[in-house]
Amino acid sequence: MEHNFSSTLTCLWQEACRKSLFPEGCEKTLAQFLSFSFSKAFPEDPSDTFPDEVHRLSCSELALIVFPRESFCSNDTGNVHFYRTFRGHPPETEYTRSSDPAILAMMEDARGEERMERVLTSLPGYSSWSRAVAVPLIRPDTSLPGRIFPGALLAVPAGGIEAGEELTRSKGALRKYLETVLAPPIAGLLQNARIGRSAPRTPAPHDLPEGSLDLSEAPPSVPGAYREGRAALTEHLVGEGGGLRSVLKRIETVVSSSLPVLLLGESGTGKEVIARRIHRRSPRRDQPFIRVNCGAIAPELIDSELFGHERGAFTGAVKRKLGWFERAHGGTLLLDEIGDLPLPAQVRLLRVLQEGTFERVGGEEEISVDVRIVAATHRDLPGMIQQGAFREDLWYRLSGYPIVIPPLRERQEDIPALAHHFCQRSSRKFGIRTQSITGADVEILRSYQWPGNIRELASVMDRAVLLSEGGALDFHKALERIVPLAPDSPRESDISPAPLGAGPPAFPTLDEAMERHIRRALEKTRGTIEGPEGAARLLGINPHTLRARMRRQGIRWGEYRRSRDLSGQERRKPPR
Ligand SMILES: Nc1ncnc2c1ncn2[C@@H]1O[C@H](COP(=O)(O)OP(=O)(O)OP(=O)(O)O)[C@@H](O)[C@H]1O
Repeated sequence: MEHNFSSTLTCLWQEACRKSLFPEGCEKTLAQFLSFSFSKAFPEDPSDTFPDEVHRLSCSELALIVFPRESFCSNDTGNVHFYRTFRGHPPETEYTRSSDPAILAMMEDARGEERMERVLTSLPGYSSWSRAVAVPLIRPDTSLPGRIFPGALLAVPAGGIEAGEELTRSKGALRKYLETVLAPPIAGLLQNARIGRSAPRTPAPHDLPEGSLDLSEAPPSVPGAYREGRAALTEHLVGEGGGLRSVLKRIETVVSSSLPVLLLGESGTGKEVIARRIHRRSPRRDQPFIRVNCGAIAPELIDSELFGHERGAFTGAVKRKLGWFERAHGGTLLLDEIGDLPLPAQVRLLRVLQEGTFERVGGEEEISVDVRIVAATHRDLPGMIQQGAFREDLWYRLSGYPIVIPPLRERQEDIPALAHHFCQRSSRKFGIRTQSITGADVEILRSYQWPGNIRELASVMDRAVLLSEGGALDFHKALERIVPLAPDSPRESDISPAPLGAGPPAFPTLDEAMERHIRRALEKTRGTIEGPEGAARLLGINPHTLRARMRRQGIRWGEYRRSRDLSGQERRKPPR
C-alpha cells in the first residue's frame, strides 16, 4: 500500500494537532506556510507516492517556535528567513512541545539559540540555520534500516494571517496545488482541533461555528483520517454500562456543582477521559476545558504557567502572558499529575482554591477567577503527606469528592468493547483494514494483567493492527513486544546484598531502581519516547510523565538518541 503526498502530509498534521496548541486564527496561514515548506523539503512532483512506512508512523518529534512577525520576511520564492530573529533578538518562544528534551531544554535556556542552531544544522536537509524554515522533517531512521523517521519542526509567525499574505505572493503551480488541495484540509484540521479543545462536544458538520471548514472537502485518500483530533480520541468513553458504571454515577451527583474533584487511579485508567466527561456534563460545558500536566512543567516555570506573568517579570518575559487559571476562566482546569506539583506551588494553589484569587508573576493586581478544579494523580497522596511531599491542607481542599477509577484488570467485562473500539481506532489511524476480533482474541486479552491499563491496551492494538498488514490480528505477537523488559529486570546484581563485612547492603533505593528501569527502557527503544515503539509505552506511562521523571532524575535523552544515530558503529553506552 502506498500513500501520496497529500495523505502523508495530512497524517503528519493530524499528529501535530494532537500535540500542539495553535493560536486562534492562524490555521490558514500555518497550513499554507507548512505546505509550502514541505514542498521545499520534497521538491519532486507532489503527486509522488511515499512508502507505506512514512504513512504509518506517527510524528515522533515536534518542536514549535512562535516568533515575532516583524522579523519575518520572504523572498519571491517564498523561502522564509528568520535567521535575523534569532541572531538579533531572542525569539518569543511561546510554546514548545517535543519528545526531545534536548530541544525543549535548549529553548528554555538563555543560550539555547546557539545550541538550537547546532541541532538544526546537524539535521539532514539543513545546510544552514537560515534555511531552517518550518519544515516537517522526514528522514531515514538509522535504528531500523529501511524505515523512515518522521518528525516536524514548525516555526509559526506570531502575526498570523498577515504573515501568510507574504507567502501568497510566490508564484507557480505548486503553490496553487498546495493552497487549493492541501491547505483547506490542514486548516480545517487545525481549526477543528482547536474547537474540539474548547467545545464540550464535537460539532456535527451542519453546526460548525461560522468560518470553520467542513472537512468533507479534504482529499479522500485516507477517509476520515484527519477528522480525529485529540479531543475526539479522548472523549469517547467505553464501559459506561460496565466497569465504569459506579464511577459515572458518582460523577453525576457532582457535575452540576463547582466542587473540586480528585480523580485517583493507576496510570492509563482514563482519568483524563473522566475529567472531560465531568466538564461536558457540567453547566460549564461551553467554556474552556484545559489540562495541565503538573509533572511536565519545569519547577521554575510552574508559577508563570499556572498564574501567568507580567511583562518584564523575569528575563525573557517580553510580554504579558496569561496563565492556565485565567485561560480556564468560567470552565474546568484539569490539574493532571497533581502529586508532582512542587511544594511551593502547592501553597499558591491552595490560596487560589481558598480565595479564588492570585497575582500574575511580577504583578500586583489581584485576579479573581471562576474555575472548576479537577485534580488527578496515580500517586499515593496520603503516603506523600506522611513523607512531607504533599500538603495536608491541600489534600483536604482537593479530596472533598474523590473518585477512584478502577484498573483495567478489575473491569475485565469492558475488555471486549474496548478491544473493538481501539481496533477501529487503530485501523482508521493507520489506514489498515483488519479482520475482526475473535472470541479467542478476547480470551488472550483477558488473560493479560494490563499494568499499563487502557493506554497499554490501545498501544497493543496499534501494534496488532500494524503487524496484521490487513490480515488476522495476532495478539500473542502484539503482546510479546511489551514484555521483553521482564526477563532481565530486576537484575540479580540490583538486589543482592553486599558480601559480609563490606558495609551496608547495596540494595537500591526506589529512585535508583526507577532510574535504572527508565534507562533500560531508553536503551531498548534507543531513545524513542513516544509512539508504539517508545519507552513510555514500554513502561506503561504517559510520555509527559516519563519526560518529567527523566528531567527529575537527570537522565539525558540525548545520550540514547546519539547511540541510535550511530548507524553501523558500536552503540555508545549511556552514562550510569
Ligand atoms: N473508558 C475509556 N474509553 C475509551 N478510551 C479510553 C477510556 N479510558 C481511557 N481511554 C483511553 O486510554 C488512554 C489513556 O487515558 P487517559 O489519558 O485518560 O488516562 P490517565 O489515567 O489520565 O493516564 P495518566 O495517569 O498516565 O495521565 C487515552 O488514549 C484514552 O482515550
